[in-house]
Amino acid sequence: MARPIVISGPSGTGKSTLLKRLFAEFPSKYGFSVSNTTRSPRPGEENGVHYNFCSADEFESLIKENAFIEWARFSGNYYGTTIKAVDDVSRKLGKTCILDIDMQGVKSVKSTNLNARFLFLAPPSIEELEKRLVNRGTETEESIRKRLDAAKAELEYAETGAHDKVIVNDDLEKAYQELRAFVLEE
Ligand SMILES: Nc1ncnc2c1ncn2[C@@H]1O[C@H](COP(=O)(O)OP(=O)(O)OP(=O)(O)O)[C@@H](O)[C@H]1O
Repeated sequence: MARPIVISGPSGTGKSTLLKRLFAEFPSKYGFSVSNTTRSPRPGEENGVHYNFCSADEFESLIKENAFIEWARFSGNYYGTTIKAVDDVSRKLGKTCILDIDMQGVKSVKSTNLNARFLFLAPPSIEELEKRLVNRGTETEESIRKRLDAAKAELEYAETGAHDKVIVNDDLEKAYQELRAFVLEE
């Protein structure tokens, strides 16, 4: 069975950019897990495809059962990734599940029996990371400051050797080739 791959790294390092390219190159080999949410489906959203839609009671029971790798509450709704959803990607779809999560999520996956492989994507420097977040144009000043604080904690955690591989995303092409080699290793 394909081992899940966990990719983490500071916000703005380039995880989505690199994963988008990986999914485009290998459309049937890799998949994302389906998250649970208590928000209502939007038109066109299918249960089990876009999200696993559930009630707040169901979600809270899952929290109590430690079913989640990570969960959060945004504007009154719960969102989370269950261990089962990750397992389903390999068991039901026969794909390698890729998780893009933060440090807390990494620690949580480590405490499960998912037997994942861990990849850390690092920015060339904090200054360059700040530039990328500013240029992306998606964050307020306050949000950028929070992300840079979190980045420092992520980088310290990576220094403890918690990951199987660390890639510095300086030159995008070089970083992609390294990521590609890591994910294809299995
Ligand atoms: N090697 C690179 N050199 C320069 N810019 C890059 C590089 N890789 C990505 N970027 C740019 O940096 C910005 C952040 O990238 P991206 O959104 O992929 O980060 P992310 O790690 O997925 O962030 P988040 O965790 O917030 O989703 C984007 O504008 C992207 O185009």
